[in-house]
Amino acid sequence: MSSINFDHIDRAQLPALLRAAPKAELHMHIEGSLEPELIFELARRNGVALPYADVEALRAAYAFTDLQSFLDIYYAGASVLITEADFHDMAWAYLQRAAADHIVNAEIFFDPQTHTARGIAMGTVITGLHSAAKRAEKELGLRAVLILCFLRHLSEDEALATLDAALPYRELFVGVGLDSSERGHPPENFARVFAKAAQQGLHLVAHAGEEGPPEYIWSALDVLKVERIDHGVRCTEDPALVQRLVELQMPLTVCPFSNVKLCVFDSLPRHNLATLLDLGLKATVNSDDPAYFGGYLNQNLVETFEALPALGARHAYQLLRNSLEASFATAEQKAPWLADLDRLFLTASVR
Ligand code: HPA
Ligand SMILES: [Zn+2]
Repeated sequence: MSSINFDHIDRAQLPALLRAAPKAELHMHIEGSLEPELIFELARRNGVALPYADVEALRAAYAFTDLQSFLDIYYAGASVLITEADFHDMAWAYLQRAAADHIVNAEIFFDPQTHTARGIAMGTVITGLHSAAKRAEKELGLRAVLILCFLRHLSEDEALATLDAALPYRELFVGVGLDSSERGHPPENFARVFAKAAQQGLHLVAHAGEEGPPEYIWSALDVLKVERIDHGVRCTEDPALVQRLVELQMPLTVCPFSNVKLCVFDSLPRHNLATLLDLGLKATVNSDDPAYFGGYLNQNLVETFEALPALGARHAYQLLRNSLEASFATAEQKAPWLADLDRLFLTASVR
């Protein structure tokens, strides 16, 4: 195949290319895809009282100053999820939007402790989410898998109990992650539970370097032995860490809208995505909590490119390619996606 001539692709072509390209979403919390309309519908269905009068009042509360101010509302929103059907409906709504964004592979985070703490059974959570993932594979033709996240503001013993409770459903999820309040809760606190997950053949990822310091990225790598870093944008404060991440070609699942909404960066034009790519880091773009942060994956991509003039066709291709390569799909699954991506960019570069 002749090679893609990136200089022949105009910036004006990028929004359409970014939208149409096959892509993977690797950092999206399913509870963060719960739109206010669905929160109210599930609250009605389950007789759950909400401290907001209506959808508009709830949406008006989505003004965050940092990660914690978001998490407080995010955990409250998840309280409407009770039955297996609720978990299915939430995931199915996301997966239909994902397919519309040409996501061919979705690796979906879920927070079981948010639900088991309210008396919901682990099996209800996992089975409901998994049935939506299977339905998406059949009806939408996209690969969807689950990653179980431990809440880092809780203890490692609670994480170990959560993993034990999930092991009867081992075949229904592919990995474990670490999320919730980052500062003061370093990755090394979870060394034992990550080692136990690794023994089960589970993939390992962790949030690090979102609000927390570069040291948390080092310990996610060296202690937890993760395969991807979620966020990781603060790595640029430590040149030795950048060098290590580049050498490893360690994927960073960057979430631009999230970073702006949670005040990690003042605005989209100040985001460091272009710097990360130009340093040779294997960055990807993701939506994190799309119902709360103002948009799904394609909107994150298109608006980030609009905001950052330093990003061009080569960056667009690299980000999309990185997302497919960094996924936990098999080489056989990735091959046709990568071929489709190449074909799309090649066609756009011919003139
Ligand atoms: O961006 C996040 N960071 C940490 N925990 C989370 N849980 C949902 N989204 C996030
Ligand atoms: Zn996240």
